Amino acid sequence: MKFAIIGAGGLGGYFGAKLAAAGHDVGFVVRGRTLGALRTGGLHVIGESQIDLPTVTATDDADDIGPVDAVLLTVKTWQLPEVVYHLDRLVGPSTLVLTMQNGIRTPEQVAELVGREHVAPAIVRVYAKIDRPGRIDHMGGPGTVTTSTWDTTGTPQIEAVRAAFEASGIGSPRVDDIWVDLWEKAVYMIPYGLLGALSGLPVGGLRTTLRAEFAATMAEVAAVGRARGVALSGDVVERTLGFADSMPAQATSSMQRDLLEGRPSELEALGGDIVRSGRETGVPVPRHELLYSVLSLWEAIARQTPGAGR
Ligand SMILES: NC(=O)C1=CN([C@@H]2O[C@H](COP(=O)(O)OP(=O)(O)OC[C@H]3O[C@@H](n4cnc5c(N)ncnc54)[C@H](OP(=O)(O)O)[C@@H]3O)[C@@H](O)[C@H]2O)C=CC1
Ligand SMILES: CC(C)(CO)C(=O)C(=O)O
Repeated sequence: MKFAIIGAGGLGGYFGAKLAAAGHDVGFVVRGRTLGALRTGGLHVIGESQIDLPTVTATDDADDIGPVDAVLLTVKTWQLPEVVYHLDRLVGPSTLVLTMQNGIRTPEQVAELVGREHVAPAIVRVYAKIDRPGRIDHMGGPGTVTTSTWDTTGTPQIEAVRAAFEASGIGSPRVDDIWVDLWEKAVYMIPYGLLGALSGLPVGGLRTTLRAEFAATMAEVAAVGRARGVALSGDVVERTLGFADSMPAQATSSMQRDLLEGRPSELEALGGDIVRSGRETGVPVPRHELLYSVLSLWEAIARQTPGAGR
């Protein structure tokens, strides 16, 4: 299949490398130092996976790639407005755009740009980060991507993407309702990012020292999801805690790392959207209100003193 990967960071570099190593036609849309690194040294994955691709196709202009079967959209949520030009050039009549970001609104945001018929919400469970441009550290996790059409039916295109993933060593289990899966991930990721950033604790600390708070914060996300009509199961918090229990104790989330290291973060798309969604649906989310306001203050301070972190 022909894939375009927008961004070659933790997610784009890892999944793009897996697909390219399996022989798919993969073009990376990147910029700056990443473009130079991919063109001169290729793409490499270290850590739990070892992949060395001495040459890869990389460009900073999606016009060089043209319409593809599937786009893996792997920039951060706040970087989405910057890639509209590329999406326009990569999306043809039957292209799927996999929205791989954390966040409850990304599929809607991308649908406003390309139309719902092209959006395949994609839920990703992996730990990966940039070691340096062109070199991705795969730290672990299940390494899966679930995806489907907007109305959660399977189409031949979706099945082809899932088959390409599976054949490349990327688990892509079929799910009954992609929106349930998206919110289940949110129940995990949002409290993990927010509480992890505030406390500085990796998942091992959140699930022990802060277990009750972790669970209560998860319950707020689940309540908002249900109020939005998502059929989350009654035991979602218990199961999510069980999943957290199975993760490596030292693992941190991408938003937590960004906030702690003073980089722009996805606080708005995670904490901010739960607070706004809570207000819209009338669901009280006091923990998110507090976490979001404190962390917003940090971000504002970090913006004034770049690199200051916490
Ligand atoms: N990392 C993880 O383990 C997981 C991440 N996620 C989600 O995936 C998304 C991506 O996260 P992650 O991979 O960690 O982020 P990274 O910051 O590692 O990667 C994003 C990449 O996108 C590139 N990029 C941004 N804007 C452009 C542009 N206009 N043109 C070309 N390239 C661009 C960035 O390049 P540059 O350096 O030039 O800015 C960067 O390399 C987030 O929403 C995150 O929440 C979900 C599950 C797991
Ligand atoms: C928590 C985790 C690793 C789960 O895949 C994630 O989504 C992230 O770090 O952004």
